[in-house]
Amino acid sequence: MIEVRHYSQSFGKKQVLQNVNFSINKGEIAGLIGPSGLGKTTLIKSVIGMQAPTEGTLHVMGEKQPTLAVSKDIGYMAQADALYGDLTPRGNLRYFGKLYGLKNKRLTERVEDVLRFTDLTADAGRPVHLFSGGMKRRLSLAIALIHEPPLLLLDEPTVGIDPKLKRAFWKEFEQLRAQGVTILLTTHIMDEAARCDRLLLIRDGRLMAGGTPKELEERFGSIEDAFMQKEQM
Ligand SMILES: Nc1ncnc2c1ncn2[C@@H]1O[C@H](COP(=O)(O)OP(=O)(O)OP(=O)(O)O)[C@@H](O)[C@H]1O
Repeated sequence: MIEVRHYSQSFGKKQVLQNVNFSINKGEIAGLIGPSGLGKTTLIKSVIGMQAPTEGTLHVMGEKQPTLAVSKDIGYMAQADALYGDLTPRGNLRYFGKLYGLKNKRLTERVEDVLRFTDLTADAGRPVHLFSGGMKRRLSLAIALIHEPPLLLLDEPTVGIDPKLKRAFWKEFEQLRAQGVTILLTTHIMDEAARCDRLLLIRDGRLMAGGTPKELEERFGSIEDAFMQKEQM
């Protein structure tokens, strides 16, 4: 689903990531973990094709990024909610759905499906600027799902939401995985990292370790210890 080879990314003279290599299989939930500001969002943006790598290659579903060929197959939930506050959730969803080429009955069906999926049906008629932070996160997830993409890229999807909603999100992620959807997410939350099929640990501009949560626990003692490790393996 995703194949990253010898990927490096610099901004001007600043090198953010260096020689990163990994691949992610269909139907996996992969978690990108690592300290703040060290390149997780940068890597996600390159996978989406929002920026070309300085070096190396990123292939998504066999297509070399950046390309428009796979943009409709990716659902992206950014760290900051990008929503139209004056519109209702239905208005937002219809707008983004149309951007992805949905129309008529299919568009209406998908809007109602994702509203149900994210438990927003009851609030679907209120303007979004009246929403709580958690409701906005739910709507952002609904937008990422509107076109039924086989690949979801979620940048800190559960930041700022309560434990109940976090649990509901994870139920949704696992349901999507069961349907064959691939998910790459970033997280700072250890119990969330533990629920991923595979973890990619970014440290000091490099992919320091990759493996199942169990493998990282065996190697470092715990996922938290893996996160704290200073030595490059
Ligand atoms: N377009 C850009 N131009 C210049 N610098 C950038 C650009 N995008 C990211 N950076 C820099 O790259 C570094 C990595 O940022 P990035 O947002 O990828 O980190 P992150 O690991 O996702 O952080 P967090 O966990 O806090 O979200 C930061 O120093 C950031 O300032």
